[in-house]
Amino acid sequence: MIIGQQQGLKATMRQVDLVAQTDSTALILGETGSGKELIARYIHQQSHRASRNFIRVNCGAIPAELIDSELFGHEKGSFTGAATQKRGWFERADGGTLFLDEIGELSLAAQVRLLRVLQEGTLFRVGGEQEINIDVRIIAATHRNLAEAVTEGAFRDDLLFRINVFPITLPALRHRSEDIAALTAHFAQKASDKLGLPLTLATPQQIDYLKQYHWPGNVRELQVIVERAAILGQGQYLAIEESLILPSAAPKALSATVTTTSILPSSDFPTLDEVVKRHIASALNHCHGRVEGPFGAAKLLALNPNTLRSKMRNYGITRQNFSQLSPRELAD
Ligand SMILES: Nc1ncnc2c1ncn2[C@@H]1O[C@H](COP(=O)(O)OP(=O)(O)OP(=O)(O)O)[C@@H](O)[C@H]1O
Repeated sequence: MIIGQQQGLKATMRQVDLVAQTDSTALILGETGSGKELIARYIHQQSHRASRNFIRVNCGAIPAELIDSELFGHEKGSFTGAATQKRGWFERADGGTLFLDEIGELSLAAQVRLLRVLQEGTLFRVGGEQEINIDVRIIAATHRNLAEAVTEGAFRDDLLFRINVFPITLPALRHRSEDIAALTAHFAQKASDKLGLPLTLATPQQIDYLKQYHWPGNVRELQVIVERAAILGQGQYLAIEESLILPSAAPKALSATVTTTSILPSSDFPTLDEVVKRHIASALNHCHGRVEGPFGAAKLLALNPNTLRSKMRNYGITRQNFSQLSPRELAD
């Protein structure tokens, strides 16, 4: 079930529904945990291929020496270790959908092989002599910026052209905080079913609180936090509180300070002002430009928000430089 179809994902779902009706290649872009696989499965389920296989391949997890065999399959005895005949991804997905997750992680050699199959629509198993036709719909996903990867030489531009027919960008959870209440209720229900605990809902205060966090792990992180909160609350309440989210946050800001100050030779020793400025910048960076609230830099630095703002003015620091928040959120 996809939560947010009528809210934060409304515009995205319009594109998803359009592409689902066709047989076009789709490329799903979005941060980790934002729901790329969920959307890929939905596209498959809505398509005329729904009754056939949906095969997910994690492109980042395939050793280079196995790529041919994984893609094309192999015949028995075609290489040491090929004890039986094996069908590759394309054959297993035949008639259905092949979901190439984290396509940005494929090695360049693997990209060449993949492109060839996509272009030719046929393949030979490793060690095989029979040409096999394949009928597969491709959905690819990545959290990487593929255009940048092309510039860096890490991704082939011809493969990007091939898969970039219909790009769909999933917004990060911090940019669709209107979905947080429904997602929290959904995951609370799931946690109660899974753990056999009575269902407990989040209070409006807890939802407000969750809306202020920047969710680097997106929907997956929310799911984990709600499940943990259900266990800690023992089915009587959801134990959503600061300590659930912040412990991993605070040490990062601290360690950043330690590494910037500890190893400098004395002639390069930073002035106190420089250290303070860097420390404020590091806190703002960590809090995605947010100054106030439970996930704001002021809280992290144990300062009054107005004091922090005044220090930022003095040091010429603006929060926009650190923000991945939308202009609407920045105005908060
Ligand atoms: N809109 C949503 N409604 C309900 N559940 C969601 C939604 N988005 C994501 N989820 C859930 O969050 C978890 C993470 O989603 P998913 O695996 O699809 O993300 P992803 O972007 O593919 O992650 P990764 O980048 O790590 O591969 C899954 O359990 C998924 O079911």
